[in-house]
Amino acid sequence: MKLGITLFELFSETLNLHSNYLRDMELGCIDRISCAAHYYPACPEPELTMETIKHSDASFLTVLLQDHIDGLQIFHKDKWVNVRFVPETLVVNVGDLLQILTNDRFKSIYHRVLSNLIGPRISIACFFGNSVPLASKLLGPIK
Ligand SMILES: O=C(O)CCC(=O)C(=O)O
Ligand SMILES: [Fe+2]
Repeated sequence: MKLGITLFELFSETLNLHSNYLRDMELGCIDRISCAAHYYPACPEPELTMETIKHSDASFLTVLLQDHIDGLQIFHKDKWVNVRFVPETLVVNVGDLLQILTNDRFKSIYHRVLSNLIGPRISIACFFGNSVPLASKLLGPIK
């Protein structure tokens, strides 16, 4: 949660807004967190297997802890690019809601996970904000 607060402060400042701006919008960026723990078993024939479905995250931000087994890819400039494991780091993804709020200044990128011969691969995704409490709110770009 502390990391999320810091990230939202940094994103606000990057937008030339007060550091508490995103937090104070009361959209649930900080206090509505959900986590998904993923377990991808080793696959004896990855070339015959489909990857996870390509998607963008429906959150404001996603913080991802991945292990040393490669597999995560982002779609960048019409190509799939590997997100290599770097020890003691976290991957931060912009989600759809932050893209909407920032009028596409920050992009919610498509990503997927490939099957691997070696494994298992384990990752933990922490989603900041979700769309449920927003159902009754109209969300649009910050003025
Ligand atoms: O396992 C990963 O590296 C990515 C998981 C993911 O994209 C998600 O949970 O939305
Ligand atoms: Fe994702």
